[in-house]
Amino acid sequence: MDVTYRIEQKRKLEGPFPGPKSQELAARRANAVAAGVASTLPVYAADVDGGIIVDVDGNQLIDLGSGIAVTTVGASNPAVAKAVAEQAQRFTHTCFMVAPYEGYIALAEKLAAITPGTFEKRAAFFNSGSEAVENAIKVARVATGRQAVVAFDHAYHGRTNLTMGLTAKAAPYKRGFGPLAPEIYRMPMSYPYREENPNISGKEAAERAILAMEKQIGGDQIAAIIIEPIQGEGGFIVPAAGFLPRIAEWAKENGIVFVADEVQAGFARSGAWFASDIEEIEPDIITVAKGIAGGMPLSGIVGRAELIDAVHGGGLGGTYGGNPVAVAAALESIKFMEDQDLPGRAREIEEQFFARFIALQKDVPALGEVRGRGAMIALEFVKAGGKQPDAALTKAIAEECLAQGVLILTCGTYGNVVRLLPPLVIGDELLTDAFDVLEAAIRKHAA
Ligand SMILES: Cc1ncc(COP(=O)(O)O)c(CNCCCC(=O)O)c1O
Repeated sequence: MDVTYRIEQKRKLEGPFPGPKSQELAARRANAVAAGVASTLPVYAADVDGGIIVDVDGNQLIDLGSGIAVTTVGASNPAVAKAVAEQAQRFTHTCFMVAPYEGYIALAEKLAAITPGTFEKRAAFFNSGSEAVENAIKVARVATGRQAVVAFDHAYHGRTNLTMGLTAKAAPYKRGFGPLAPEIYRMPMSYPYREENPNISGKEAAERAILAMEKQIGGDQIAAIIIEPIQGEGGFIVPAAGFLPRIAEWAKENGIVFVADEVQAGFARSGAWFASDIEEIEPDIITVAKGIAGGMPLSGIVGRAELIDAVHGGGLGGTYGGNPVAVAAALESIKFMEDQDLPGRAREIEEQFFARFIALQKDVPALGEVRGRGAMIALEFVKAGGKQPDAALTKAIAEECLAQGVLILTCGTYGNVVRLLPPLVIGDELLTDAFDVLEAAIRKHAA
């Protein structure tokens, strides 16, 4: 990987944390920003480059969150920034439904080329991952004439009304926001670490879900099955081998649209272009967002032409969908991922992570599982001696890392998963420093 950095890639804590300028901003925020919008960091970003976030008081934190799997190519990638500036100087917006522009078409062509499946494809662009999921379900319902939608335990698909219904975890995403959309059915997931029968195969786990779908809904009533090939917010759960291919096969047998939600796992994050590639499945529709555009808000659906084109003219859209500046950023981000082989970089990070933390597991019984793919990797913490989730320990580890200048995100249905989502442009020296801090925090709190 040939990357140069604007900011020295070093962790540095200068003085009190949070410092005075962050504290001042926090006071202003309390009087202006909705209390419902939470932030992980108690400090405010002033500059970001490579694997470093510089806060307004000059502290330099190592970023293992990438803004929740978004700044894969970095948060100030020079090529992306140049493309954004050049496009903005021509036009920032026309609304593709009013005055269309080539970039949107070029990005649709690019997604058709890099996503799994050699069949004819179509794409449409939106702004958030939730919006992409909403539109994937709209397409599936029109294309099949059916209404039922299947999602899985531990799923996360967004915060809009429909996507809240598809999301499994109630707090903080769903509480009090009902009534939620009807015709959504939740099926058992393959969560190898938490299976009652540790020997259950992926195919057997799939048959478990298929039986439930047949008995609760009926295969001929289901418009779509939506699933994250690696579940993100639910805990970086990698289903057992064979689970996804069998679910996809059953969907095809029953005329059900199989939607892979790659909003978090997509675009090199998993060590492949898409996590579906690793599973050797060809989803009918893939939802994309996050890593696609180097931090600019952009999402989309891409999939089988005959399904997506079943929607009547004007049935898909939205004012900002496929904004030209975001599209320019996406085209440049994807080019950067190709030129720098970021899927390969993600696999290097995976290798370093597993070597380090599988070894640690021998000394730390509370480290229940080390899992993940590429640079979407995780540590599940449990109470020593069993599998009872330990959310308090997980929180203590993340807080310890933060106090040492390393930003760690947590996740999981039970709040007991440390997840790592480093920018793929992070250098090995900085990554090793972050792993050192994380290992020390685990040994300190979990020993
Ligand atoms: C698989 C998958 N599908 C859909 C979404 C939704 O994407 P939006 O861009 O946040 O709407 C996500 C967003 N995940 C992070 C949400 C964080 C939070 O809101 O607390 C995802 O991971």
